[in-house]
Amino acid sequence: MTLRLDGVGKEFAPGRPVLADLDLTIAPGEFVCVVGASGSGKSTLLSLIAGLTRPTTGRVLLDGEEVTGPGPERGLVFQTASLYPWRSVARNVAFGLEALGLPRARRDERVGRLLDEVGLAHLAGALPGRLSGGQQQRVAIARALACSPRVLSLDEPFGALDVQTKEDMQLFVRQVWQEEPTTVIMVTHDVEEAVFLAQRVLVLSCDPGRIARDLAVDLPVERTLPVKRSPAFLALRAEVEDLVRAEHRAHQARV
Ligand SMILES: Nc1ncnc2c1ncn2[C@@H]1O[C@H](COP(=O)(O)OP(=O)(O)OP(=O)(O)O)[C@@H](O)[C@H]1O
Repeated sequence: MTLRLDGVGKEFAPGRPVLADLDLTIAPGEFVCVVGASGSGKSTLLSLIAGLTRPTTGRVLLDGEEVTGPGPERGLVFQTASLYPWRSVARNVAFGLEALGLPRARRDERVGRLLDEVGLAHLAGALPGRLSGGQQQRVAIARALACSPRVLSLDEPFGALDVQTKEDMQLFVRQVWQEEPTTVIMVTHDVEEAVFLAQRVLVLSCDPGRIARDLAVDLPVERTLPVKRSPAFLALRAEVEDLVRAEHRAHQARV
């Protein structure tokens, strides 16, 4: 599914654009990370793609069809897992499939496969309160994947996790992306994470948010942790960090 933003701008208050002039095409199955200073409009961009808010100008298009609201072909995961505390892990993952009216047997089969994929089959009957933060995010990702979204948006999904769990989750999300036929668009503050995960990194400028740079990540498809120490990785990471810093300073100078 091709995602296209065509001259997209967003204002929450008249005359105060948060995002402006976004022209962007994301091909089916791409993994794109979005970085930028706080307040540059990264979460707003994901809300527009998810159809939770409408652009003030321009259009968001999926395979040429205008996005006018949320849809099962677009999954969204936030920084905190927001699981239903009274539903078991399996029933959290099943939520969207129940809403779609999928027959019980097919639902159970899909939920079982996803729980295997995220390594949580042994906790299928547990309530979310018993799970660690990383496990809860795995459930949230499995829940978002349940309806086979063609676009999966992740908003700082590992921002609240400790460093070790975060690295495990980075490897996990790359693996999920390689196994599931979905485009991934992920917002993160962590430039190292963005360069490690993505095929393409978008750097947003501030006030209003525009695409300041669109960088291809030319690293091996198999991203193991030692990649983070390779010269190519370190050079790209430094380049993106410099861009984010420059955009932040330019913004500070204007206010
Ligand atoms: N629903 C809303 N109503 C009014 N203003 C909003 C709304 N959502 C976001 N904004 C404003 O839009 C701007 C961009 O917010 P957004 O959360 O998209 O930025 P961000 O880059 O994701 O920030 P952060 O990195 O701090 O999470 C901010 O000034 C914010 O206050």
